[in-house]
This record gives sequence, structure tokens and C-alpha cells, in this order.
Amino acid sequence: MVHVPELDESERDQLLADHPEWSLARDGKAIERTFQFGNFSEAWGFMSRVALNAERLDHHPEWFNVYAKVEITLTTHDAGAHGGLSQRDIKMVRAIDSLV
Ligand SMILES: C[C@H](O)[C@H](O)[C@H]1CNC2=NC(N)=NC(=O)C2=N1
Repeated sequence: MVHVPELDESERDQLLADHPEWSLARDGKAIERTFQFGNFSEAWGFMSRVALNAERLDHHPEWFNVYAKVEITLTTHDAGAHGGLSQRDIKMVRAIDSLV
């Protein structure tokens, strides 16, 4: 397991400024966003596109879906002592936001 550098405070602030729909979770070790679609089919289509990006970037979401709602949490297991935010999360946030 290769250790991944954790974002510093200014990089974290920049990430939130660039993606205001996302908010920090887990004491700043993760970032999350809720997506609301019109129906389950739209939500599942979105999840399929996220899944393809997750494989491409080798960075996978923790997520929760109920009908048209999708909640996504991103963190890097190999960053920090017990997980944290890294450049991998920034790339994935960008990829996800480009889908909606
Ligand atoms: C072995 C594999 O590359 C790693 O376990 C990857 C896979 N997907 C991942 N996804 C996320 N969200 N965080 C990780 O640290 C992570 N690590």
C-alpha cells in the first residue's frame, strides 16, 4: 500500500470553493454531495457513468441511493493516518460534476 499525500488546508479550501455543492464530512477526511434526480432511471444512469469514471480513475465512491436520490462520499483510504482527502478525490469530484 503506497501512501498518498493528504491535501493541505489551502488545497481543501480551493476544492470547496471550486465545488460549492460538496461539503466536508468525517472531520475533513472526506467530501460528500447529494444529487436529486427526477426518477430512478436518471439516478441509475448517473451512477453508471460515475462507475465508469471510478474504474478509469481507480477511485471509487461510497454511495447511497434511494429512488431518485444519490449520496456520494469520497475519501482516499491511503491518505493520512486513517484516510483523508487527496488529489484523487479532486479528480473524482471534477469527473462527477462534469456529468451533471
Ligand atoms: C488497490 C486500489 O487501487 C485501491 O484500493 C484504490 C481503489 N479505489 C479507491 N477508492 C477510493 N475512494 N479510495 C481509495 O483509496 C481507493 N483505493
